Amino acid sequence: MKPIDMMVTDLNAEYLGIPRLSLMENAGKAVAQEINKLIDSGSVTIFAGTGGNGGDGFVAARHLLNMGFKVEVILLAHPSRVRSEEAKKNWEVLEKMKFSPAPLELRIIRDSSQLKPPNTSVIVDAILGTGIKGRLREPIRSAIKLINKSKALKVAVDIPSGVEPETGEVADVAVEADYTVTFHRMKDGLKMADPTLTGEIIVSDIGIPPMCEIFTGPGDLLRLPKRKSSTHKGENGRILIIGGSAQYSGAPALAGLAALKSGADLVTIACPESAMIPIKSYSLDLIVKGFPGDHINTKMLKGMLKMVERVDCILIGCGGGLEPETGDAFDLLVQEIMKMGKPIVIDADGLKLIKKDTIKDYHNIILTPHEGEFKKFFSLKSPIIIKDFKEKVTAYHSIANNIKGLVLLKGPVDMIFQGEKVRLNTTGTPGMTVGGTGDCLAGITASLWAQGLSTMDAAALAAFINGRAGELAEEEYGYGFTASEMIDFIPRAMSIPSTTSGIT
Ligand SMILES: NC(=O)C1=CN([C@@H]2O[C@H](COP(=O)(O)OP(=O)(O)OC[C@H]3O[C@@H](n4cnc5c(N)ncnc54)[C@H](O)[C@@H]3O)[C@@H](O)[C@H]2O)[C@@H](O)CC1
Ligand SMILES: [K+]
Repeated sequence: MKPIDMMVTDLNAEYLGIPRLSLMENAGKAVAQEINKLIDSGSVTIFAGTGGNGGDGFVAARHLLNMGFKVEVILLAHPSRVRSEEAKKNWEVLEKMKFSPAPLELRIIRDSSQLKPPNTSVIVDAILGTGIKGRLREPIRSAIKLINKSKALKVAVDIPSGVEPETGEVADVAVEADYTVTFHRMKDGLKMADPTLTGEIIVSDIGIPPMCEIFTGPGDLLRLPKRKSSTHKGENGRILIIGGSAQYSGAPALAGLAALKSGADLVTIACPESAMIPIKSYSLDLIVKGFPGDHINTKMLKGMLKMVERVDCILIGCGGGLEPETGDAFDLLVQEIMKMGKPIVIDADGLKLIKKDTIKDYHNIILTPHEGEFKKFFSLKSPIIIKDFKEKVTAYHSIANNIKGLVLLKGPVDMIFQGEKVRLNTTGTPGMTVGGTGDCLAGITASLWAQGLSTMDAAALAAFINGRAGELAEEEYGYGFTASEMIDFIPRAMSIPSTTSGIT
């Protein structure tokens, strides 16, 4: 796991209803229990930082006291600097416990001159964990050097302080631990770090159910690209939508608008002339290029492929209609685009006209079928009627694995399959059966993918955002909301909730 994955999971655990304080309690207790396995009595000195890592140390202190250890907690900052709410709570408990007969010492170190070589059996490094940023500041830097000089047994909380959580590198100095107790899942940085720093790595469960990594939640919004202030037009995703026909001009427009609302910089629509005026009239923000004809056909190929070169992601299908000529055109387009290695999203009529064999070996593709399109695309004979949800996920997962690309199967619970990976999304409302919500999802998917998210993150987050936008639209308009009204709620559906607020 990368730190971002841990933050996403952590926030989704909170969304599920598991308070961060419980995670911290389980983490601190796990550290105490590991220490108790190593020695059964003696003194423990806990060096604590001001974030969640320090908070784990405060919790460990409490459990170690209960296990009969003599405990000294050295906070390497003034208590007012303790950032994390949960850590602050646990520090305050220790402050109240000062008056108890328990052998507990609390010391506050403001600068390194106050540091003394610890005389103790075990040192706990609860200074920095996944929240480390930039060069080590004092007194943390000196504390780390002091810890490394000691002969005591050293146990690092989550990650040895000074080790970069993602890469395992050490910019300056780092704690040389005998053991590292990390939480929930192994961290990439730990695996790559120098073993003389991590010592033996112990992965402790802290009560986060695996479903927090499977079901999408607001935590996934943390993966949205951060806008660089120096960014300029076109850098944040350029999308080409190939679709539309004489009778369907709304679908590509909805997909295009949803793509813009979810952050894409430039959206161009390539459509038959018959759809060009209506689409242009929907919105000034969509660039529309019309090709002669009522529906997409192979004569348009050359011109459309020129447009493909200039974009980051191509969405094919919206409102294309089902003319055989359109099927030929889509199939040839996809073959050419695959040669260019560009990401392709196939939705709606594209799923009805493009054959599975054409795209089955291409990784860089996302299909966004509903159940009917899924069954047709994978030419399933008998309708699959499975009552048990888990069995249904397993069955559909194995069918989706007939192609190398990602399948986002829309439904009351969206199922997202990519290789052995499965994500599930429960946002959305029955009101979203209104026409056009699928076009919005396809537009958001192409937009997030074009903005640099991974294939899986783009699809999972698009499903989450589209469903949230539907929920918000329903709150505002009731069941009768339309897809174009839903689009206006996309930005709000993308706002990242603050972690402590707890997400409704
Ligand atoms: N994510 C989770 O699911 C859980 C995380 N927990 C703990 O929370 C930790 C992450 O907590 P935080 O995000 O608060 O971050 P950390 O506790 O790792 O460190 C952040 C604190 O250290 C300070 N700091 C950062 N870089 C510094 C530097 N270079 N020099 C000096 N001070 C520096 C910051 O001011 C901040 O107060 C994890 O490592 C883990 O120990 C646990 O409570 C269990 C649950
Ligand atoms: K640490």
